[in-house]
Amino acid sequence: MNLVITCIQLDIKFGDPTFNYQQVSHLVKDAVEKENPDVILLPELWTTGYDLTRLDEIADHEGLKSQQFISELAKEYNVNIVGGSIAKKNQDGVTNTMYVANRDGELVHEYSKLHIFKLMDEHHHLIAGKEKGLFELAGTKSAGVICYDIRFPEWIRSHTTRGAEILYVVAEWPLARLYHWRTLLLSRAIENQCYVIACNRSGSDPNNVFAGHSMIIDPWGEILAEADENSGFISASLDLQKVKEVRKQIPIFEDRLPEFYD
Ligand SMILES: O=C(O)CCC(=O)C(=O)O
Repeated sequence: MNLVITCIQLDIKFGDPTFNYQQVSHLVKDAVEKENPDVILLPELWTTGYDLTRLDEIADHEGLKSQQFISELAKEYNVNIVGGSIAKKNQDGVTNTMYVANRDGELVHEYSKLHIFKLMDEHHHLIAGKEKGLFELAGTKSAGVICYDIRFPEWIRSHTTRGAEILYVVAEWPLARLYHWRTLLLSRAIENQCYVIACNRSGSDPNNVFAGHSMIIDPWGEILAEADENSGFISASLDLQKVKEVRKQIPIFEDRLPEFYD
């Protein structure tokens, strides 16, 4: 089975959800017309950016608006959407939450970032999620991964041992650590023998310049598409048979010895 995937690498307007919903709505339409994808991926916290001190005011209450927005777009354009992540507010606090909708506009998964990134002050404003990132989309077992999560190979592995063949990574990764971004993504693809689809943002905010360099990597570690630092789309066609071939050629999932790993 082949799947065409498009990452929308965009510049997020700091603290302005109204503007950002509108721009994403236009970009999804444009991506569907130009790239005809099966799946679209958005970056991390695309409604608010990292305007963390104003989350009380601008986070989405129970994530209701974002759920509806992503579901309606998916249905209108008949495309699966891995909706990056948004700031979701509930009575316990604010989570950094991904919504996934299928072509029929049905919400198939919700995942909130597990690992809180202190270097960007997340521990003062965000709380960690409680669920795994596993879901099935376009007939393929997949997992959602949010930014700093890619530094935790054991977390990612707990998804690929449960069958994930595609990792959807969404991020606001700073340019200062571009080398880490590229190296970690390539490593997660090679060590898990899976596709890695990674959508970062472009542009800057008052605290950071972001790296862009969204990437689509195959299970052998070949880069199928990579953006530069500017806004735009990257797309690639994934051949899911390749996951099985690579896992057969070097059978790391059979050769693991987890009883020695603690
Ligand atoms: O791990 C890093 O260097 C960047 C992580 C990050 O920017 C985030 O989790 O938002």
